[in-house]
Parts: sequence; structure tokens; C-alpha cells
Amino acid sequence: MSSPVVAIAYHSGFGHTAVVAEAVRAGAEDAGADTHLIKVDEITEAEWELLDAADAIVFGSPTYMGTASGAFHVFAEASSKRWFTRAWQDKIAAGFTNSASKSGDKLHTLQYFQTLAAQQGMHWVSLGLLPGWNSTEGSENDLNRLGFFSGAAAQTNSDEGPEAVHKADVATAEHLGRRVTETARIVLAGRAAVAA
Ligand SMILES: Cc1cc2nc3c(=O)[nH]c(=O)nc-3n(C[C@H](O)[C@H](O)[C@H](O)COP(=O)(O)O)c2cc1C
Repeated sequence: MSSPVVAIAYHSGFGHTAVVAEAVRAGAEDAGADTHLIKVDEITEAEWELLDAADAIVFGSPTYMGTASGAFHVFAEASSKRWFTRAWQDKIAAGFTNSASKSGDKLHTLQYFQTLAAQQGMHWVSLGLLPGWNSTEGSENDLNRLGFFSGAAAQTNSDEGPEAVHKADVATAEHLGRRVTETARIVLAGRAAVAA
């Protein structure tokens, strides 16, 4: 069976969220996916077609003013063309975000991605990790140290550059990439079995 194709459609204003996107890609490739990393603010027609052909699309954006960035919203609005044709119907979807505060209202960005995925008729994949860093035994180096369920969340200090994206958040994003790939593989195998 061919490898699942996982596309990561993301925006990053200053490079921090790009590090998280790379981590999702690394995790997906580690699990055997073919991947496409697509910057939604520079998206070409050929890249839209890569999204249409992908088995899974992972949405990513920094959290700006409590939601996805303006550039991501422009992309989401443009995806209404796919909404009309149901081009993304039944694809796998997942999401990640990064912001300066530990919370910073990141949950709202992930929920926005879930709504976008639902409007497109996609199947949302959660993070699938228990929360870390929430007991006396825990530490900031735990996987899912920020305690999200809907997707992968990262926090980067507002006065530091992309190199400061927390290693635990990078590992959490890699986990999401692997999980999306494994889920896509199961769905592809299931469809093939049903069609046989
Ligand atoms: C316009 C703007 C709005 C922001 N709003 C939030 C916010 O709501 N919550 C938060 O925690 N950080 C907020 N931040 C901080 C960014 O999320 C943070 O710097 C992030 O690392 C930027 O990622 P990027 O380099 O990929 O753009 C905001 C930054 C900008 C520029």
C-alpha cells in the first residue's frame, strides 16, 4: 500500500510556528508519510492541488489576538472553493498552534481549525496524549506540557527567536505528525478493504 500523503498548511509571521510545522513534518515522515509543507500566505495553484490530493491536512498558525492569524484566515476563506466542490470531504485533519503565553487563548485557534475541518467534511484527529506537567512528578519537559487535547500547542517567549521554541513542544508536534500518519494509514487500509 502506498504511503499516506500528509500536507501541513501553515502560516508563521516570524518563524516560530514554522519550527512547529517542521516538527509535525518530521513526525509524519518518521511514521512513513510523504509530506508537503505549504506556507498558506504564499500558496500557489499547484500547492492547492497538493492539498486536494493529500490524505491528511494539518492546519497550523500562530495564535494572534486569540485566534489564527489573519493570513491563515485568508487561506481558510479561499478554501471555500473546496467547500463548494467537497474536495476535502473525508480527508483526515489535525492542527497545531504556537503563541507567547502559556495559554494565550490557543484553545480558540485549535477550535477554529476544528470548525474549518468540520465545514470541509474532514475527520479531526486529536493529539491523543495525556496532559504533562500537571503533577508533582511532572516537568516542563513533559510531552504535551501545556495540556491540550484538541491538537499540538507550543509556547515561545515573546522576546526570543524561533530557536527558542521549547523542545517538549517540538516533540509534541512530532507526535501529532506520527499520529496523523498512523490514522491516515488505518483509514486508507479500511477504505481499500471496504472497496475489495
Ligand atoms: C498581532 C499579534 C497578536 C498576538 N496575539 C497573541 C495572543 O493572542 N496570545 C498569545 O499568547 N500570543 C500572541 N502573540 C504572540 C505570538 O503568538 C508569538 O510571538 C508567536 O511565537 C509568533 O509566532 P510566529 O513567529 O510563527 O508568527 C501575538 C503576536 C502578534 C504579532
